[in-house]
Amino acid sequence: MPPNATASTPATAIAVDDLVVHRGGQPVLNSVSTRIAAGSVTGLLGPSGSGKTTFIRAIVGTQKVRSGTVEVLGHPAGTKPLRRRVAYVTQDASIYPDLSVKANVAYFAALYGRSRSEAMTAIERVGMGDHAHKLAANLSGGQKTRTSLACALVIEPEVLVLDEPTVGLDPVIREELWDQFRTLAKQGATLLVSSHVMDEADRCDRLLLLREGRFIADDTPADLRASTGTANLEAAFLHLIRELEKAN
Ligand SMILES: Nc1ncnc2c1ncn2[C@@H]1O[C@H](COP(=O)(O)OP(=O)(O)OP(=O)(O)O)[C@@H](O)[C@H]1O
Repeated sequence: MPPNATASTPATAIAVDDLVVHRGGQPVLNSVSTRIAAGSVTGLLGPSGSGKTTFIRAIVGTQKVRSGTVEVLGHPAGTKPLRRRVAYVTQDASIYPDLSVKANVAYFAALYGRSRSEAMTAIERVGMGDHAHKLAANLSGGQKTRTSLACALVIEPEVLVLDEPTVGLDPVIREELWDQFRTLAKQGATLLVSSHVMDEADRCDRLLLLREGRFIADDTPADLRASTGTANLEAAFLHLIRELEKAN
């Protein structure tokens, strides 16, 4: 069995049905539904303000929902059985500025019963080995993001949710991180990764395209290109938007 999966890992890792969320009195998610398979990488794509972070918050259980259901690994989102099984890397790196990279990750490791050597392994995996002794306050934006990611990786979550993890990273590191995501999925973890960079979409098994609080596509990259008759995913997204505008 893959290291990240357990006997209780269901084939559908995340099930969302008719989810409605309002924020600031306005509808942000309008009855969205989807199934996310265990051991896969799903890309959550959409323009700024389309509701990606809100959807992610509903998955990790930090978002008040108006109606509908969100189940993760067979449990309602955000409930106790999921506490050690789901990790969330937010857009703003959530690390302690007055601690070193190593101390930050070791702290998370200790909280989840992992060793210091496992913390170092997670640091190496995100390419931060050479910066392990630096204070988090002195890191670049991308290095902070990678440190945050190491804090999530060290707990070996079954579900890893990442909100725009590659923003501000150079192409080499982005490539390496995507390789990491693919490896984790191969080991059985389920990843939901938001992005507004279309060239990353091809690295996903499945894509959720969000626009104005609705999914306008929930498909594999290949099927999305085929169904829209387009050569790349940016063109596919634009095609779908134009079709919708024509229909309205
Ligand atoms: N705390 C809040 N109160 C009121 N409205 C909010 C709040 N947070 C977000 N919104 C609104 O909800 C909508 C969706 O926001 P969300 O952050 O989910 O979008 P997003 O797709 O993640 O955007 P981005 O790519 O810019 O991060 C936006 O219109 C936003 O203005």
